[in-house]
Amino acid sequence: MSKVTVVGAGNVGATCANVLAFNEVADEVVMLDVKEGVSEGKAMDMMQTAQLLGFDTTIVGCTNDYAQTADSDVVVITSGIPRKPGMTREELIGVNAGIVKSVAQNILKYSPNAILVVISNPMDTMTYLSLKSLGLPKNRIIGMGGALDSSRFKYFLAQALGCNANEVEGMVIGGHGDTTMIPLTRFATYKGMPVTNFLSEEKLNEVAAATMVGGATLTKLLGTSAWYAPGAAGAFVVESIIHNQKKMIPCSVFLEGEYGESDICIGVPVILGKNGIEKIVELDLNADEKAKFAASAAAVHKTNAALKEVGAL
Ligand SMILES: NC(=O)c1ccc[n+]([C@@H]2O[C@H](COP(=O)([O-])OP(=O)(O)OC[C@H]3O[C@@H](n4cnc5c(N)ncnc54)[C@H](O)[C@@H]3O)[C@@H](O)[C@H]2O)c1
Ligand SMILES: O=C(O)C[C@H](O)C(=O)O
Repeated sequence: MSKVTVVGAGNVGATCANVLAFNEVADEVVMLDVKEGVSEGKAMDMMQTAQLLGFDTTIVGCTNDYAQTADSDVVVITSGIPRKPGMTREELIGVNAGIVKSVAQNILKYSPNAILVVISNPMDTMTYLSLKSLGLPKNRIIGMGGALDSSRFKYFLAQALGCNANEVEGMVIGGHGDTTMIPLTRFATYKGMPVTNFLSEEKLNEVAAATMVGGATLTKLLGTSAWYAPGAAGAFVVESIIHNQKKMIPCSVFLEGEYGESDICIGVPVILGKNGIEKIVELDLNADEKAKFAASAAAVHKTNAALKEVGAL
């Protein structure tokens, strides 16, 4: 019997719960939100699609009742405010740090063995805050950003190549920020061959730039940040854990010397299985990629420092 809780039944949380149920990733999915009745209503609405879509997962909604989340195997944290057009993710720290910290503490009371997947922004800093304030082993705190950014990278590569995104492989590491993401063009492939064989340097730079501001572009179009791909990316990460798939997915994880960094959560490729982070994969970065990673980490450290200013750490 596997159980996943999604905290925050807003755009991202509800989409994530919906994908988890549709793909039957867990036997039970609990949605929790502070807004009276919203989780219950969304859960009922989703359950009324079970016969139409043919899934057997049970979806439960509750208003701030942590007892219902008890003994979850994985908990996804999406609670908090999203950005509006023109804002950076980092500007959300003042509101979201308090929400994420209190949610994570409540979750742990009822699910002491859960693996946490943090989605709320600024995600690398919220992941770091969860790790520092809960004191859990580092394999159990995972920030979701790289799965989404990599999916966007593959989308933009596929657009440029004129192919299906499923024929493309690619990874984005570094921070989950407009200027901190590092799309690894050198490692990206199309039908198993380097994309550099097919696309000019100029085109690849355009793809990387579009990927980095992928979230901002959607925020401008939608008036709030995106949710379909973020929710699906959250579910993708959860599935690798719950089904012990051992997929390699870039996630924000606590580094202790890997990639030359420490005391930081930032995106690097990891193997995800039933223990959460089973392994951090160290890529052989070239000098340019190493410099980009160091600059990205410096920016994330700076945002983490603001946790003290807002009284969260
Ligand atoms: N890491 C990523 O890749 C990624 C992708 C998309 C969105 N996000 C972030 O995810 C967060 C959610 O985005 P969204 O579009 O779903 O926003 P949303 O406003 O649609 O939903 C957020 C939900 O959180 C709930 N909430 C607030 N405080 C809570 C609390 N203390 N306990 C439980 N629930 C609470 C709200 O009531 C709301 O329903 C934002 O911070 C956004 O920036 C991150
Ligand atoms: O762009 C945002 O603020 C939300 C999220 O981080 C995203 O990348 O879609």
